[in-house]
Amino acid sequence: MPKVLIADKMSAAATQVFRQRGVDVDVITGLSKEELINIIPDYDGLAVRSTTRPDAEIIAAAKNLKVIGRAGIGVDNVDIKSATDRGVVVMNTPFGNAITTAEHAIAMLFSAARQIPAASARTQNGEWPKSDFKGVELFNKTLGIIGCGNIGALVAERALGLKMKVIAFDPYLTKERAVKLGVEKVELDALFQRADAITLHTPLVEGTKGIVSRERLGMTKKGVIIVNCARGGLVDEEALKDALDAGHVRAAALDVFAVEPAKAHPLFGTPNFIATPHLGASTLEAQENVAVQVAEQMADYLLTGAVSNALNTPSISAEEAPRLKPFVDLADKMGRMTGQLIHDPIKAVEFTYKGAVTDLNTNPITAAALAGLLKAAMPDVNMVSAPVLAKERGIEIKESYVDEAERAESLIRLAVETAKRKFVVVGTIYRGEPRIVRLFGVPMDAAFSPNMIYVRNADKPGFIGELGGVLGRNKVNIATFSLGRMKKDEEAVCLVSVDGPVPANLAEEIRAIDQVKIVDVVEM
Ligand SMILES: NC(=O)C1=CN([C@@H]2O[C@H](COP(=O)(O)OP(=O)(O)OC[C@H]3O[C@@H](n4cnc5c(N)ncnc54)[C@H](O)[C@@H]3O)[C@@H](O)[C@H]2O)C=CC1
Ligand SMILES: O=C(O)C(=O)COP(=O)(O)O
Repeated sequence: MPKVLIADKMSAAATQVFRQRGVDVDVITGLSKEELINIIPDYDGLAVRSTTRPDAEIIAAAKNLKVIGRAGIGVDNVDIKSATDRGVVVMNTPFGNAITTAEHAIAMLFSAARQIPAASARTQNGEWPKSDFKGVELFNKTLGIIGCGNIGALVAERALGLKMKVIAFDPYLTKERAVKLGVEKVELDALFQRADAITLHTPLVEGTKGIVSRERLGMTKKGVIIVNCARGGLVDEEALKDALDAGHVRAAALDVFAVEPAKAHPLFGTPNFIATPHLGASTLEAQENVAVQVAEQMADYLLTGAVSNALNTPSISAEEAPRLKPFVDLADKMGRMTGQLIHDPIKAVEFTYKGAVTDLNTNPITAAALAGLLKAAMPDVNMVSAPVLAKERGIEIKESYVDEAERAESLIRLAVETAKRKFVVVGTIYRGEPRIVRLFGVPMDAAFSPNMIYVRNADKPGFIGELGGVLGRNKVNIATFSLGRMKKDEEAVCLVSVDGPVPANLAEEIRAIDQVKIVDVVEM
C-alpha cells in the first residue's frame, strides 16, 4: 500500500480521501528540515501547503518518493528541477483556492480604502476616533491588475461588479480574453501611471521579482493603494515603506512577505499599512477543496498512474491510464533493451506510432521509452525525468504517426541513432503481452524475458550448433530462440531468452564463435 506524509496543516478531508482510496497516510506537521530528511525515505507521496519547502536535499533523501502534492496554487516552495531530475511528479490544485484568494484581495482593497483594521483596533481601544478616518470610494476608480490569470480574472470580475474600471498588465493575456473579461489590456508603466489601486496576481518568477519597484512606485498617482495577495518578493518592501511614510501611497495591504513567517518587519506599525499572515487561501471552502483535490490527484497517481495538474510531466487521465499501461510497459522494455545494445552516446531518437495506439496520448509512451533507453547510464531515470534529461543531453527527439497498422493492431517503432549506427526495434502488444516484431529490420516474434542474449552473426552454416554447444557447456538452458536475417548470406540477428542469469564469461565464449560479430547480454 503506498504511503503518504501530510507535512503541513490541511483539512482532515485529505486524510479521509487517502484512507478511503487505500493509501496509508501519516499527518506530521511542524517538522524541521532534518526531521523531514530522516523520515521522508518511508514515503511514496508528500503533501504540503506553503510552509514545508521540499528542496534538493529533502528530495535527494526521499528514496521512495513518487509525488509531491501542493494543496494550493503556488509551487515556489518546491524545488521542481530537483524533483524532475529524480523522477518525482509535482502537482498542485490550480483552482481550489482561487475564489477565496480573489475575495481576500477585494477584502484587502476595501480594508485599505477605509482603514478598517486600524479603525476597529482604535474603536475597541475606547477612542471612538470618528474624525481620524476618512476613506475613499472604490466606485469609478481604476484598478490595475498585474497578472490576469485565474485569480486576477476573478478579481477583475468582482471589481467590475463594484463599478470600478479595470486595467490589466499580463504579457500572456490575449486581446480577446481581455475583451471577454471586460478589462483594458495596458503596458506595465501605463498601469502604474493610471491606477488608483494596484493588485498583484502573478507567480514569483524572474520577470515579476520586485515588479513593484521604487522606480515604478514613483510613477504612481498620489494616493494609490497597493495590495499584494500573490507572493512576497513582488514588492520592494523598503520602497513601499518609504512611499507610505511620505504619504504618496495612501495605503498598502500585504498578505505575503519576502521572508515568511514575517514576525518582525520594518513595515509593521507603519500608518495605513495592513498585514495578514498569508491568509489568502484560508477559508473553510478553499481548504476543503484543495485538501480533497490534492489527495484525489496523489492517490490517482500512486494507485493508477493517472496524472493531473502536474507541473513537470504530461497529464494522463484516469480513463487513459489503464489503456496506456500496456504500451508504457512495451515502450519501457523496448527502451531498456535498446539501451543495453548501444555503447555510444545517443544523438537522436525517433518514435513512430502506427495503428490504434495513435488514438492515445503518446507522450507518456515516449517518456517511458526514453527512460528505458537512458536507464543503462542513469539507473534512477523515470518517465518524469527522462524527457528533461534527454533534452539536457542534446538528444534530438522526433515522433511521427501512421494511422494504419502494418501487421498488428498497434506498432511502436523506436529508432536510436548514435555517432556510429542506427538501432531500430519495432514492438507490439499481442494478447496483452509486449513483443518484439522486428529488430534491425529483421522480422521476428519474440517476447521480452528477464535474461536475453543478443547476437549478430554472419549468415553462414554452423552457427546455431556452435551457439547451442557453448550454452549447453555452460549449463544455460534456452527458453526461446528467435533468428532472422536481412538477406541470404549476409548478416543475421539472433535473440535468445535463457532461464536464469547469464554467466559472466559466456558473452566472451559466444564472441569466439567464427560467424559472430556482436554479442550483448540484455537483462530486463
Ligand atoms: N496569498 C495566498 O494565500 C495565495 C496566493 N496565490 C498566488 O497567486 C498567484 C496567482 O495565482 P493564479 O492566478 O492562480 O495563477 P495563474 O497562473 O492563473 O495566473 C498568473 C498570471 O500571471 C501572469 N504573468 C506571468 N508573468 C507575468 C509578468 N511578468 N507580468 C505580469 N503577469 C505575468 C501569467 O500570464 C498568468 O496569467 C500565484 O503566485 C499564487 O501562488 C494563490 C493562492 C493563494
Ligand atoms: O495556494 C497558494 O499559492 C498559496 O499561497 C496558499 O498558501 P497556503 O496553502 O495557505 O500556505
